[in-house]
Amino acid sequence: MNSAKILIINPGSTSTKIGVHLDGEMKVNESVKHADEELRKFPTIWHQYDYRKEAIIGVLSDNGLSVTDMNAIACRGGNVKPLPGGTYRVCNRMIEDMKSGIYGAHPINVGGLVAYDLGREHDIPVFTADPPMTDELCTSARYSGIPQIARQSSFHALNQKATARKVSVELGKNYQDVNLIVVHLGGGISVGAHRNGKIIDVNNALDGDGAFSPERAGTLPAGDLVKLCFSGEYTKDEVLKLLTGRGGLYAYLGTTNAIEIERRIAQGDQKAAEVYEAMVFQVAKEVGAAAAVLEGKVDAIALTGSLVYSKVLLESLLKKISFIAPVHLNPGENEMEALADAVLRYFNREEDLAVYS
Ligand SMILES: Nc1ncnc2c1ncn2[C@@H]1O[C@H](COP(=O)(O)OP(=O)(O)O)[C@@H](O)[C@H]1O
Ligand SMILES: CCCC(=O)OP(=O)(O)O
Repeated sequence: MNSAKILIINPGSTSTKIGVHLDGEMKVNESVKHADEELRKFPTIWHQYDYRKEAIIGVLSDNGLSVTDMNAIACRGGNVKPLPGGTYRVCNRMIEDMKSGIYGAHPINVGGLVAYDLGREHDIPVFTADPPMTDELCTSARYSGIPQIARQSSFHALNQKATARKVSVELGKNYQDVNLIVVHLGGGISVGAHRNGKIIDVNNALDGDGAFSPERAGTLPAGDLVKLCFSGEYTKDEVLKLLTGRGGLYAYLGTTNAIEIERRIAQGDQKAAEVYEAMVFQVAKEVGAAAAVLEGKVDAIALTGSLVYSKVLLESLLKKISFIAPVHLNPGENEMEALADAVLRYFNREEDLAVYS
């Protein structure tokens, strides 16, 4: 269906990406960056509803467009029940699960609600594809170490899948026939082990484990975390914010902005250099772990996300991981195109919708 007019909404932790896919082409693709000072004002992600909505409507109107010009909306997210990958129509049940916070609290839930409300207001169907809870983990990856806690995937599934498919094409192979390590380097960081078209292991990039990231703590020493929780110095919400939103680079350097951190490093800031290098060190360890999960049979490593634009990060990371497999660089993300493609596959009757149950 070449006449599809799709509004694409992709809220990240540090940005809102807005796209408009018209007549088979991405006519608008803008990333509105949100300063740390702006986001800090909101006590919870739900308080960002108007702020994120204004960013979306603002980009549309700057481009002489309005929601009423669209015949579909596609959004990334949100934190819903663990489910198989695929394209879903956003339904009330999904929205209720996003609101519950049981599956995580990330601005994609707010974006999902904005999309859902706009869809209802203007009678436009709303879709999502490969949400963060896309679950293809192998059995061993589900074990945490205690039966009370099962590991679960909560990560950049949409970009991990889209990047993996793109790199498979670059390798001249089918995604189902290759083993890949995909590293998403954004506000959050996920490292996925892709075996024959399935992500059999990945860190919980939202509030679970893995490398620390611009705004997340990643894996913490468990005993020390427990002591901190019971120290009486922090409320539960404060601890959760240390894990997601105010952890990682932000906690050490007071900013999630890698461009600013690179500037400080260039000016001789030793602390900034040390922290930035520590993040790279942790990412490299995750890549090594994924290589072991794939038993050393790795066709390629793909680096994606906006941090791949960072020369300082790239130089150090490549030194540490290039021995494992050829590294393919995919700076930015493929999420906007992937969301548009998912809707078009459905409109063109090439793929059925998956059902959220
Ligand atoms: N050109 C760039 N060079 C270096 N770092 C960048 C660049 N653009 C964005 N970043 C950094 O990438 C991170 C955000 O990545 P992004 O993929 O936009 O994440 P999100 O979608 O989670 O907001 C931030 O630390 C940001 O400062
Ligand atoms: C829940 C995973 C989605 C995510 O972490 O996205 P950002 O890194 O873009 O904030």
